[in-house]
Amino acid sequence: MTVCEAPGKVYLFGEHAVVYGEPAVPAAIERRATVTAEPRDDDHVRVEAEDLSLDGFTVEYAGGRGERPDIDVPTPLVEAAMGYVDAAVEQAREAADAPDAGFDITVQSDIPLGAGLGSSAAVVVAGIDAATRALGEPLDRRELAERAYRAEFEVQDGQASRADTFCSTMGGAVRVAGDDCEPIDAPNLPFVVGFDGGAGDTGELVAGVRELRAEHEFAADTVESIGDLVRTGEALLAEADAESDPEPALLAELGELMDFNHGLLAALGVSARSLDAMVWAARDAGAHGAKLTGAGGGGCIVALDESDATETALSFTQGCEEAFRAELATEGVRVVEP
Ligand SMILES: Nc1ncnc2c1ncn2[C@@H]1O[C@H](COP(=O)(O)OP(=O)(O)O)[C@@H](O)[C@H]1O
Ligand SMILES: C[C@@](O)(CCOP(=O)(O)O)CC(=O)O
Ligand SMILES: [Mg+2]
Repeated sequence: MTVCEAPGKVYLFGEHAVVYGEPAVPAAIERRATVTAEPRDDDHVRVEAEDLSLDGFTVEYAGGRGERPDIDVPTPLVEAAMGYVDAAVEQAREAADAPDAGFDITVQSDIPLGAGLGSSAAVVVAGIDAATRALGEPLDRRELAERAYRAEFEVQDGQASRADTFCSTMGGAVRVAGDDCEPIDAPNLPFVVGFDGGAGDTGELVAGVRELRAEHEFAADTVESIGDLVRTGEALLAEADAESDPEPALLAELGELMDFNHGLLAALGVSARSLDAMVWAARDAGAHGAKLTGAGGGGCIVALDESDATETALSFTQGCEEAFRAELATEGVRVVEP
């Protein structure tokens, strides 16, 4: 039995624009998905994922005791739920050159699903790592990240960047632009997350931005402007001392860029009333800056605040279900049991 765990992430800035080759800077956070893989004697895959719940289904039964009911769960729902685990198993089979390998897989996660904290990437990264190790074919981290990206790309119908999967694999803060992925030195930033209890559909939201960008030059310019602000932010991080606490001036400047980034994402139509409310609650509480994180549509915002004020304000904000401090996960995917 092999157990691996991989972290989720927040975007300091650059989501969505990163899909079109602009740079982005995500940072891994100490919330992890844990995947257990146990090879089987046959080619079946059995998945236990207790965090996944279905919205509803129909059951038909004849009434005879001991008879199995016929449960009708719409295929798209099952596919949406299972897609990432399935794609991770496929990547592991291909990497280990074991097309018929079967597994018992268990997934457990403290990353909310579909909320912009990269639960899908964490599940895929930990899943491929656990399954390839279980087959005795561990991958180096670059190859693991690349295969995890391919899995996300496939499930999201060709609409994914390498940002989430590279960040979850490597840990810490990273910079991703197209296929150029590098870890970066960043000071330990005081991230506070607000979660509205909801989720957004990553594939749909990315497709929406893609359409807008194709239709309007000003939308394409907005995507480019996000890239420009990320380049400004990267330069600030590069000058900062990664070993000591961030200077107030650096936090103020990064916060300003985060605020700007949120405005541009809202212009591209990926914010939501609940996300805007949490962003404003954080700013009113004195956060250096706040923005939605990930695909948007619902889910999480991230703010910068070294004091408790933002977390407290968010916990009293209508529409915020949970507020928490997110520590930087300096270690990416790791083995829990060999
Ligand atoms: N604990 C889990 N168990 C099984 N699948 C999961 C788990 N967490 C996430 N997933 C998969 O990831 C999907 C959510 O990914 P996505 O929409 O990209 O949002 P995000 O990556 O922001 O959390 C879920 O629908 C599910 O398929
Ligand atoms: C919108 C996007 O930039 C980030 C999606 O992040 P998440 O899956 O919502 O955590 C898509 C991508 O980079 O693959
Ligand atoms: Mg995702």
